[in-house]
Amino acid sequence: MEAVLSTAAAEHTLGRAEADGIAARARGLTKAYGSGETTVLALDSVDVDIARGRFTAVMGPSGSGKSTLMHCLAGLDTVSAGRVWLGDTEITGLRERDLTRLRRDRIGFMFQSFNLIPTLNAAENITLPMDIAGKKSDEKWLDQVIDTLGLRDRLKHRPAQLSGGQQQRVACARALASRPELIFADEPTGNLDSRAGLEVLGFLREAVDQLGQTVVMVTHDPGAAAHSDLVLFLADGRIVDRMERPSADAVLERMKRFDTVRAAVAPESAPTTEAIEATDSTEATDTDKD
Ligand SMILES: Nc1ncnc2c1ncn2[C@@H]1O[C@H](COP(=O)(O)OP(=O)(O)OP(=O)(O)O)[C@@H](O)[C@H]1O
Repeated sequence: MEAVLSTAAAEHTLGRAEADGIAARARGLTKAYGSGETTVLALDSVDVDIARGRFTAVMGPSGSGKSTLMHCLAGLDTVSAGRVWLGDTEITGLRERDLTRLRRDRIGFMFQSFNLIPTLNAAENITLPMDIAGKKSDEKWLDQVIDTLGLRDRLKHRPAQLSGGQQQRVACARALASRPELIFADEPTGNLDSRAGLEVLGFLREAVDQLGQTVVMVTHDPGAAAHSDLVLFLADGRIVDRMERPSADAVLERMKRFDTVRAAVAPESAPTTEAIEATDSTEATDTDKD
């Protein structure tokens, strides 16, 4: 089952069969920062399903809510209203201790800054989260991850002895090591040159295609988004469009329309959803291309 926008299906009870195809789900997900006149509505009643075994990219103008959506889906941030599930576990309302355990056991994270420990070698960095959790690694799986990522001959190197691309591959392996249900990647290519960035995207793609992982990636880069199966476009805290089998050109064209709206509405301020809707008759519809 694919990631879908809000539909009547949102009203369905979460059934077992449905849950099997959905790695994460949000209904009416709303996140406000601040209070009173300074309130910022970062997410405005978002409904989304993240399909298991697929690579989903999240794009949108700066401040549209991409990171907030990722943080709320990953249980890193509390929600103001709405509900979020990881698989068939509702995470909204979980106590912090349970959330921490759930994140540790079921989610992998990759951030722009790789957050590798400089005094540990690559192998130790890769297994660190599991070591902290006191979990034994599945050696067969770990071998597969290390070979898929081409890290076999780099395992004894410390981060400073690795290139940026290799460091990001270690971060990727660390995210995959515990075979999490879902991997969140926030601008995973942001600090890399284009070649290293392409490598990392290739590995995320392989993680999905060969290892059956589920990846959600926040990115500003249409070229990076083109490696995904599906792009969700956020604007003003809402998912306003989606694109299956994206190409870099198609994503770039879609992103340009946000700029056009922004310029037309108010040169110095963010676009409103109403403005986007007014100029975008295909709003919230598929822009599938063949
Ligand atoms: N901790 C916070 N306190 C107050 N406002 C916040 C906080 N975090 C995010 N926001 C606001 O929420 C909105 C969405 O922010 P978010 O970081 O999710 O956007 P984004 O699409 O990831 O942006 P960017 O592409 O610039 O990283 C923005 O207006 C932002 O200023």
